[in-house]
Amino acid sequence: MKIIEKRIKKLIKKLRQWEYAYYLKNESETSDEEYDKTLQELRQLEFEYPCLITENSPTKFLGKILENNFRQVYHRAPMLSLNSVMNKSQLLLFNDRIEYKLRDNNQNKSIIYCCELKIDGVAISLLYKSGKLLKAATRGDGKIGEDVTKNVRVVSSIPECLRKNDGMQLPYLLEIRGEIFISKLCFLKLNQKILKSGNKPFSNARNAASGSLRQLNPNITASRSLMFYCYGISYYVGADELPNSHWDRLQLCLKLGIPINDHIQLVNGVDKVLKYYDHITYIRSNLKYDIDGIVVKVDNCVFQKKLGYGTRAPHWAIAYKFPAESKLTQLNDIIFKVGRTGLITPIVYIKPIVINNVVIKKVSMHNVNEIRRFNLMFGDTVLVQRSGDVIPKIVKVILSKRTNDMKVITLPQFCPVCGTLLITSNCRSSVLRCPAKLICLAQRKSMLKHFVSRKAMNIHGMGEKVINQLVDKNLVFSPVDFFYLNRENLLFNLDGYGVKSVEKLLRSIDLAKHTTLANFIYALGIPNVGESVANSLAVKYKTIEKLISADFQSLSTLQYVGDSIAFTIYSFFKDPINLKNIKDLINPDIGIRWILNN
Ligand SMILES: NC(=O)c1ccc[n+]([C@@H]2O[C@H](COP(=O)([O-])OP(=O)(O)OC[C@H]3O[C@@H](n4cnc5c(N)ncnc54)[C@H](O)[C@@H]3O)[C@@H](O)[C@H]2O)c1
Ligand SMILES: [Zn+2]
Repeated sequence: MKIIEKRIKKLIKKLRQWEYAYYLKNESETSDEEYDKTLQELRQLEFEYPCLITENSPTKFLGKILENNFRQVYHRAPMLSLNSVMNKSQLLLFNDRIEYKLRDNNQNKSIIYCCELKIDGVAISLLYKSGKLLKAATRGDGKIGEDVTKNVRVVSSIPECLRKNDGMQLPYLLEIRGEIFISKLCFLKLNQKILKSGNKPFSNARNAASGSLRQLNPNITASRSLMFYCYGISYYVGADELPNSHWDRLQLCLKLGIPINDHIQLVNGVDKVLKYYDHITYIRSNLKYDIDGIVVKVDNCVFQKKLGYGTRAPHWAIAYKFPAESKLTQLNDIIFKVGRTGLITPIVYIKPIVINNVVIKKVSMHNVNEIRRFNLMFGDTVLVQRSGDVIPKIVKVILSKRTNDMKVITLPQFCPVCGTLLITSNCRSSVLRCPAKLICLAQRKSMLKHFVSRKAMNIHGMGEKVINQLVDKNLVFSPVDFFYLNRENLLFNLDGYGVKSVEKLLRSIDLAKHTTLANFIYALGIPNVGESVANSLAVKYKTIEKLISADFQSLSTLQYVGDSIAFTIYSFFKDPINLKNIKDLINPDIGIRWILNN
């Protein structure tokens, strides 16, 4: 049970971290596919071990993801997410469940569904009082959102005032829900502009829409050409009664001047839903905006009420998501990069393609074995996949497109950075490595980057650019050198650094001396030792000295550690260069102050 509990804790931690980046910083730290898979694993474990469900599990609630930059708004009705299915049989199951639950109300007839596009943007709640836009809020954690009224007022397709129709009273209060998004073209232009200014582009249209909406300066929002479609009414107080059909309610919104998407369709029965899905798949690439699936909603609002809501999503609607998108292109060139542990990773340059609105020019591979597996050749036609995803990969080579004059890609014999003869690791996978360790500039820089990274020694502000300069100017050769940096050598050697920024950097170097043994072990960059192994090592051995003298037998009995990792750890602490590095770091002159593991 302890192991399951630990696993659940780990999954929750991961999901929360990704949600934080995704919803607050508009960045994807992982692919949507991996996020969904992780959530699914958690759901499964909670299903099998209900006693381990915690109140704030991501399967139940969206994480608290509010920033202080905006005022908070309590939602009258919770703003939920959607459950999703990925294939036809899962959709049929959803329909079976609905038919079963409504069997008494619907006399076993097929269900009428309202089918909509799932536009890839951000959800917004708009409150109109006596026909005037009063408040706009983001979803936030579902109960409390952020007040983005000022920013929403500059989105031209959102009406400031509702349209009055003959014989129709404007509702006293009307709260609608919809999606704010950015067109494919505007997204491309925005990213080009961001790239030109030297900043990091948005990884997809959704992040771009969210980032543009949640600006502190509404003028920036105005410049981003955001668009809006309404997909539902969540609260209503008015003289006339609301119709009982979701579709009719949307038509009412349209009459009031609120934009509704043209592709919404009312269909009878699940077979028609499948037809709608096929049709949308067909026209998807011609749409001016990005969609990641369709949304299927039970149309009858009394039925909706009967089906009810979960804490995370309604039971009467489902998102039917598209599979990962892939495209054919041509392999133009290949380079070999050297990683932190000397591992050679191929970067394949392809004829640029656009997938899910992102231009892809290169694809990295895990190691040289992928080249062997595909027997890749220059000029090959390859299938590249990117699933709403940040990291594209080659999934297939189209052998029928091979011609006789194509040249095989040969693997390098020498390190492309330091020229050392490469070795083939003798473990199962026979990958290529540069054995030169710190002599190899590529490995030295990556090792140092790893040493200062957040989960390692956590030296704030010591980014890639700074490290490159410090290494190139021979100020830092091994990790301990960070702690000997002083005001003068930083001021003279770092481009664009003034007294203040140098002081700040020195402060964070000093702060980093406060560390846990687990972080320190992780920082050493022992091959295959990630956070969890580092943690178990710290818990078992308590001091670095005891870890250094641990024998193979004792190492191999540790949690997460099999014989091969145990051997790597054991050998790491037998290497004189590694031992010297550690000895230098724990020298009292440096002043590492151990804090207890968390
Ligand atoms: N890559 C990452 O790190 C990461 C992190 C968190 C979430 N995600 C992704 O985001 C998804 C979860 O995000 P989510 O909770 O916003 O769910 P979601 O995007 O899967 O679905 C819910 C949202 O769909 C939108 N929507 C679009 N059209 C709609 C329509 N016609 N009717 C109703 N809603 C409509 C609404 O904004 C609603 O909030 C995950 O499945 C994952 O793929 C990725
Ligand atoms: Zn090398």
